[in-house]
Amino acid sequence: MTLVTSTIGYPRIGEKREWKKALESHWNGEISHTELTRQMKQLRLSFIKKQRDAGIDLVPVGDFSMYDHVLDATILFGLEPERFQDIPSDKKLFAVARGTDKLPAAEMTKWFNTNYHYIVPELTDKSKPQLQHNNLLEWFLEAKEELGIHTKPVLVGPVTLLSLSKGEFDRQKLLDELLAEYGKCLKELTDAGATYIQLDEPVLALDTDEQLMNDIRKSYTVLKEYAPKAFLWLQTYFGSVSEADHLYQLPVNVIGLDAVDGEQQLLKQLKSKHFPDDKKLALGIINGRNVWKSDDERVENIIQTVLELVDQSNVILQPSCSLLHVPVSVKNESALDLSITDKLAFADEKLAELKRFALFGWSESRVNVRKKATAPVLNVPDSRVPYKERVKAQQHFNLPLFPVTTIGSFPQSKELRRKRREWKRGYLTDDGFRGYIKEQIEKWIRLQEELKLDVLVHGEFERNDMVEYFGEKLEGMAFTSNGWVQSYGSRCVKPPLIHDDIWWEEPMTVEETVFAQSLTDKPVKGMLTGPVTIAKWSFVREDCPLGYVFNQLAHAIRQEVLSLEKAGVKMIQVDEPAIREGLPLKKKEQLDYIQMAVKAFKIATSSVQPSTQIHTHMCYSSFEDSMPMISQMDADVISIEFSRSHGDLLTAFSDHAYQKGIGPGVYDIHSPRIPEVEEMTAQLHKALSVLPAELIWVNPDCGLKTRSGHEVLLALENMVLAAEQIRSEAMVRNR
Ligand code: MET
Ligand SMILES: [Zn+2]
Repeated sequence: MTLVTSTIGYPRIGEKREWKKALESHWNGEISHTELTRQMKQLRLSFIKKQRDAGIDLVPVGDFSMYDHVLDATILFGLEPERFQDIPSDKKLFAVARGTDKLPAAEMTKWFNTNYHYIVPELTDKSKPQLQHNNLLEWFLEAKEELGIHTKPVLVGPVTLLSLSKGEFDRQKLLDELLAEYGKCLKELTDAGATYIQLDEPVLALDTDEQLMNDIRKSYTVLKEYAPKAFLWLQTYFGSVSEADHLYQLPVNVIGLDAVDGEQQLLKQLKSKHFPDDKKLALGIINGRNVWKSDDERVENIIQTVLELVDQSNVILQPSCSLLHVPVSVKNESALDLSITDKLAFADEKLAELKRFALFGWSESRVNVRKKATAPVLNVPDSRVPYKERVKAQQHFNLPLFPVTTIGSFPQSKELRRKRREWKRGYLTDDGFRGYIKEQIEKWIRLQEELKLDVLVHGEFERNDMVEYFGEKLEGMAFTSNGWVQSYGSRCVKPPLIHDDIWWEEPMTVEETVFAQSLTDKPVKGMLTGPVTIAKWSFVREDCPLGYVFNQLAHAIRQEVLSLEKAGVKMIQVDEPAIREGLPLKKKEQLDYIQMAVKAFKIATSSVQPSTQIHTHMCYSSFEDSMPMISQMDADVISIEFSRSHGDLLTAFSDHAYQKGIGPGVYDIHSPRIPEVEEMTAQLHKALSVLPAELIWVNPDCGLKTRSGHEVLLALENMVLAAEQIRSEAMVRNR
C-alpha cells in the first residue's frame, strides 16, 4: 500500500550553489538578464524533475524564486513600495530587494524562527493590490510543457502576507481587495488546468487570536467562491495550530499540518476531534529544518496513529516545512567521517525517506536508532554571590566612571584573510600563522592603549567566525564542505553540525588572551561564544532534548572560562547574540526556553571568583521584551545593541530598573560612516535618563571585524571623546 507524497518547497540554491553564482554574475554585469532568466529556468525545471524522479507525487512550483518568495508574492499583486513603481518589471525584483543608487532597498527580517530572511512588504492606506503578470501560471505551464509534470502551484497565503507587512493600513479593506486579486490568480491557474493550489499560512503557528482566525475563515471562504475549481491546500508549518479544528470547517480540500514541531499537540487534536472525511491531511512528518535522518520508529508510530484516525486515502506525507532550510545533498560530503554522514539526511535524502515511509513495508529497513545522549550531571555552581558583593570584589580593576571598551573583534584585513586561507591549505605553517596573529594582537593592543580605552580586547583575529572557531575545537561538532543554506538573497551560510556529545578537550582561547594581557597593564577581556548561540547557529541533534545540548555546551564553555581565570584573565565575556532569536513562537513555550537558556549561561559563567568580572553581549534582535531574562543571566556587565534600536529599549531599562553594568551601544557598526561625538553623547544622555551613571559602560553596538582599520580608529577616537565629555559633565554635577 502506498501513501501519496508531496513537498512544500525545495532548496533553490542548487547542489553547487549554481543559483547564487548566476545571481551574482548578473549583479556584477557578467551575464545579461536574458541569460540569467535562462539559467534560472534551467534550475527551476531541474529541481522539479529531481523531485519527481525521487518519486514525489505532488511537486510544487512557486517555491523557487530569484530572490525571495515573499517578495515574489508582493510583486505578483503589485504591492511593492510606491517608490519602486516606475521601475521596469524586469528590474523591479532586484531593485526592491537590493535598492538602487537612488532608492533604498526594502527591509528584510527573519522568516519566523528560521535563519531565512524575507523582504518585508511595506503597505500603506494607498496600497492597491492588483494582479500583475502571473508568474505562477507561467511556471505551472512551463513544467507541464517541458517536463510533462502536473505541478502544485504554491503561494504565500493572503493572511500571512498581510500579517508580515509593516506600515499603517486598513487591514480589513486591504484583505478584501487582496482576496479578489488572489481569486483572479487562482482562477487563471485552474482555467489552465491546475488542481491543487497550496497557500502557505505559517502565521497559524504563532499565538493566534480571534481576529486572525476570522481573517482565515473569511479568506478561504471567499477564495473558494472566486476560484470554485481550485483544490485549495491550506498549509501551515513551524509549529502546531492552536485551534486546528477551526480549519476543519473551511471549504479547503487539504490541510497541511506540521507533525514534527508540535507533534504531540497535533496527535491530541486528531484524537479529540474527527478529521473531516471530505478533506485530506498533509502530514509534515519529516523534519524539514534539520539535517538528520528521521527516527524510523517515531515516524512509523505517528503514521500508524494517524492512519487509525484518518482514512488512508486521505493522508499525504510530506516534510514538515519547505526544504529551503536544509542543504541539498549529502552526496557531496566526502570529507566528513562516515559515522556522521551515516546519520545525515539533507533535502535529497529526505525525499528518499519520504518515499520509503510512503511505501509502508517499513520496518525491515529501520535505521538504527542513534545513541541517546545523557546530560552531564556534574554538580557545578549555577549562581554567584550577590552582585553587590561582586562589585566590591571587583574594585581592583580601578575603572573610571563610564568605562570605555569594545565588543571583541577588530578589522579582519584582506591580508589576514589571505594568511588564514594559506594556513588552512597548508601553505603557511601553524607557527607562521600564530606568529602573524600575535603581530596583529600586539598592534591592536598598542592602538587601544593610544586610544585610551579602559578595557582592551585581543581582537579575535584568529577567528573566522564566532561559532565555527569553537566548533572546530570542541568534540562533538563537525563541518560540512557543501552544506549551504540560503540566509538572504544570494547569501548562504554553512551551519556546523552538533552530531554527538560535546566535550571540551583543551583550552581554546587562553594563548591569545594571555599574550594580549602580557602586553598591557589595562585589563584584557577574554572572549567566548556562549552555549545558546553556538547551538542556535548550528544544526542540533534531535535524539536528545535541546536542553541537553545547551547543558553540554555550557559545561564546555565553563571549562574554558575556568582555564582563562586560572591563566590570570580577570574579565571574561561570553557572547550570546542569538539568545533572543531562539525564543519559541508561542508564548506558552517561551518560559521553558528562557529557563534553559539562562541556566546554560549560568553554568558557563558561575564558577568563577567574585573578583572575576563576567560580561555578556547581545545584538541582532530587539530586546525590549528580554530584560527579565537578561537580569536572570546575572552577568556583571552586558553590552547590548542600542543605537539602531530606538527608544523602546529605554523604556525597558526604566521599567525593569536594570541594576547591573550595562553598555548600550553608542554607534551602529553596520555603516561605514564615522559617528560624531555629539551623536554618541546624545545616546549616553538617553541612557543616563533611565540608568544610574555608575552602571553605564561606553561601547559600540557590536564587534568591528567588518569595518576598515581606518574607520575603526576614527570612530573609537570619537567614542572616547564622548565618554570624556560625559565624565566631565558628571563631575560638574557632583561638585
Ligand atoms: N565578540 C564578537 C565580536 O566582537 C561578538 C559578535 S556578536 C555577533 O565580533
Ligand atoms: Zn554583536
